[in-house]
Amino acid sequence: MKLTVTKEFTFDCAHMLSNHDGLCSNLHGHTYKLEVTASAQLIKEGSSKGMVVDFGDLKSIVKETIVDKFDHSFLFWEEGSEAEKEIARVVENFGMRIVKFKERPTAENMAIYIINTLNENLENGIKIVRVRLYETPTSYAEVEIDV
Ligand SMILES: Nc1nc2c(c(=O)[nH]1)N=C([C@H](O)[C@H](O)COP(=O)(O)OP(=O)(O)OP(=O)(O)O)CN2
Ligand SMILES: [Zn+2]
Repeated sequence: MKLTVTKEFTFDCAHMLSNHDGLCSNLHGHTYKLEVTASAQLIKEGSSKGMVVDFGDLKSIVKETIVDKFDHSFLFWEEGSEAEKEIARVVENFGMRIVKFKERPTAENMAIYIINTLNENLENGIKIVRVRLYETPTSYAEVEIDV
């Protein structure tokens, strides 16, 4: 039997897809919807007895490592176009939020980063087994790992 719990989050980001053959090469933003699914053995004792992970604890870790980092920032690719890097410099020089990303900030790459980062920061046998990231109400990327 595999038990999972899922919690939803939202955050807002500006990004651009350098060299995209379409509108997404322009600076634009999304309200991302993030679904995070955790799996573990049921906790046997204490205040979280009978839970895979307390929704409150899951919320804290996702907020600290992902949402608070990305929210209201310009997420830019460190190897993107000169325009992308120059926009990031200007945004930073004006004291506004940027996040430097090693990969092109597609929904797929963001989902991979999110599941890896969360799993590096979790203890007690809890694993994030699925991340689904909506860029728009009709478009999402999903990454799953086997436990
Ligand atoms: N596989 C991917 N395709 C695209 C990505 C992505 O991350 N992965 N990103 C974009 C753009 O950043 C942007 O999200 C546009 O997405 P799209 O769904 O095409 O947006 P629309 O506003 O046209 O959505 P509708 O709901 O269809 O109006 C592009 N592609
Ligand atoms: Zn986009």
